[in-house]
Amino acid sequence: MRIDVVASVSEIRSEDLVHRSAVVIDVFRTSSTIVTALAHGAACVIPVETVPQAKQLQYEDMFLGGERFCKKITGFDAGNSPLEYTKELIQGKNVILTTTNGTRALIKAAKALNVFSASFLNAKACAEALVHLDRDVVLLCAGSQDRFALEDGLCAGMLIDDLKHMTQQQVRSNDLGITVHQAYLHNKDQLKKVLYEGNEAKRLIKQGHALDVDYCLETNICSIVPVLESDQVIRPWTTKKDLHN
Ligand SMILES: O=C(O)[C@H](CS(=O)(=O)O)OP(=O)(O)O
Ligand SMILES: [Mg+2]
Repeated sequence: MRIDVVASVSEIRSEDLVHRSAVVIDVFRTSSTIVTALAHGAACVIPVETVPQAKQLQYEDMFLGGERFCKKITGFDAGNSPLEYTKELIQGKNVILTTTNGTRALIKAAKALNVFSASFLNAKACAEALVHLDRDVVLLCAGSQDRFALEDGLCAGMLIDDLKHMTQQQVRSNDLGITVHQAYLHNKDQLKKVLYEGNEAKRLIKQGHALDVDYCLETNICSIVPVLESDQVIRPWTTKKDLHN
């Protein structure tokens, strides 16, 4: 099994996606928000690139979520804090989401055979889905403002480690994959401490989102694997869904 890692949204190339499963990793905070929304009963999450697109898509009781410059967009129901996506607010709702990095990465990844959304919250469940599909994988770190982000890289390293333990096959990676895996192994016993040192964690804390940082760095508390389906809508993946591919 081949598992390559891409450092940021701007480095995603179509040829890296062909015949592969893609996993978009945006620990802070889009991937964590999507999995939390679905775990709390949202019917689906629709990732869109721009604010006007989000407003145009909204009708009836759809839930509008997203951020620009880390802040909730005026007129939206919620920002990009996973903690805002409570059962009470979103159960049964279709969530439209637009964020600076994460939703852009998901839209760019859509050429892959399957597109999953992963964070520390659901890493193991995501690795299980990838093993089940048994395809080569590309792990797309969303990063921040087109730059690599530590938390996405270490989450990719964790996924590679899980996959190495779960699959019977030999796992091969590109140089970035080898690097993040080694970095994960080196830091796995003090993951939260190391990740608090990252630029994005510091930036979010400075903006008043310390609770989000803490929550997004919890590992494997959720078994939902969000998948971007052919209608460009994200729903929970089940083993039945790969029959359509
Ligand atoms: O909401 C987030 O945490 C970030 C905001 S920012 O781009 O880092 O300012 O968005 P995301 O798309 O989840 O990286
Ligand atoms: Mg991010």
